[in-house]
Amino acid sequence: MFFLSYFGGNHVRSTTSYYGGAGINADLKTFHNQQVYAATIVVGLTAQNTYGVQDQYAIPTSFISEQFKSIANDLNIKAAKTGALLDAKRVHIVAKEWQQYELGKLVIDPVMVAKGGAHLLSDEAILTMINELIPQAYLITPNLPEAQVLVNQTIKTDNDVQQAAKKIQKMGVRNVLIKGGHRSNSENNYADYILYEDGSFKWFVMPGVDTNRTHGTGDTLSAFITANLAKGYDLKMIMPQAKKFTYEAIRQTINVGHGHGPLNHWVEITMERD
Ligand SMILES: Nc1ncnc2c1ncn2[C@@H]1O[C@H](COP(=O)(O)OP(=O)(O)OP(=O)(O)O)[C@@H](O)[C@H]1O
Ligand SMILES: Cc1ncc(COP(=O)(O)O)c(N)n1
Repeated sequence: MFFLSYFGGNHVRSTTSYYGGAGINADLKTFHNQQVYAATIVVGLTAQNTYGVQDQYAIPTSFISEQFKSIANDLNIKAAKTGALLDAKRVHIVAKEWQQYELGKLVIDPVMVAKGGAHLLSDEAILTMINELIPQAYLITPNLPEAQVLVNQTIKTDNDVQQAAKKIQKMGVRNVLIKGGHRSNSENNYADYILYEDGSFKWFVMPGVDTNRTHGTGDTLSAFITANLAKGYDLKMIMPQAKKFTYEAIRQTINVGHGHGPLNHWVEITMERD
C-alpha cells in the first residue's frame, strides 16, 4: 500500500496496516507528529497485529489510478513515500502514475518482508521496482535484507554496505539510505549508512534498545524524512533528527499488543528543537 501527506502544499505517502503499528498507520502518526498534512493513496490492505500479517488484499489498479487523479487534481504535493506495493502490477501502476503528475520528491521504502515473515512484495515486483520506480526516486531506504535483494549480493561488512549503496545509486535514485536495524555490532550499536547524491556519505550510529517492540521502525524513519522534505528541509539536515526520532520512539516504549509492539509516536523531536 501506499499513501500521501500534505502540509500547506506538501504531500507524503506510504503503506497500510490496521492494528495501528506499521505501514500507513506508522506513517500517518509520524506525519502528524511532524505537523504535515497527510493524505493517502492505498495500494493494498493488510489484516495484521503485533503477531504478524494474517491476510492481505490488493486494490484494483484502476482504483489506484483514480486515487492518483483525485489527489493530483486538488492538492499541492511536495513529497511522498511508498510502502508495501505487493506485486509487479501495482509497482508498475504506481511508477506510471507517478510519471504523469508533479508530486514532488519520491521516497521509496521498499518494504519486502514484514517482521513476522509475511511477504509484502513479490519477487517479480522487485525487477519492476528497479526498472520503473527507483529511477524516479529522490531517496530509497532499504533495510539490510532488502539491500541484499536489490544488489543480489550478501552484505556483511561496512564496506559491503557502502558498495551496495553505490550499486543502488547507479540504478538512478539520487540518495540511498541503508538501514542497519538488522545488524547490531559487538558494542550493540545500530548503524545506518547514507550515500548522498553529491557522493558524500555518513554513518549514523545509535545504541541498540533491547526490546521486541520495533514494529514499524523503518516506516517511521522514512516517514520522518519525507515529512521534512515536504517542509523544504535539506536531507543532510533531516538525517540526524530522523535517526533521533526513531531511536526515541523505540526507547520510550509503549505497551501495546502481545507480540512485536509498535513505537511511541508521541515523542517530541523536531527539526526546530531537540
Ligand atoms: N532495537 C533497536 N534499537 C535501536 N535502533 C533500532 C533498533 N531496531 C531498529 N533500529 C533503527 O530503526 C531504524 C529502522 O531500521 P530497520 O533496519 O529496523 O528498518 P526496517 O527493517 O525497514 O523496519 P520495519 O520493517 O519495522 O519498518 C534504523 O534507524 C535502525 O537503526
Ligand atoms: C503494511 C505494512 N507495511 C510495512 C510493514 C513493515 O513493518 P515490520 O517489518 O515492522 O513488520 C508491515 N508490517 N506492514
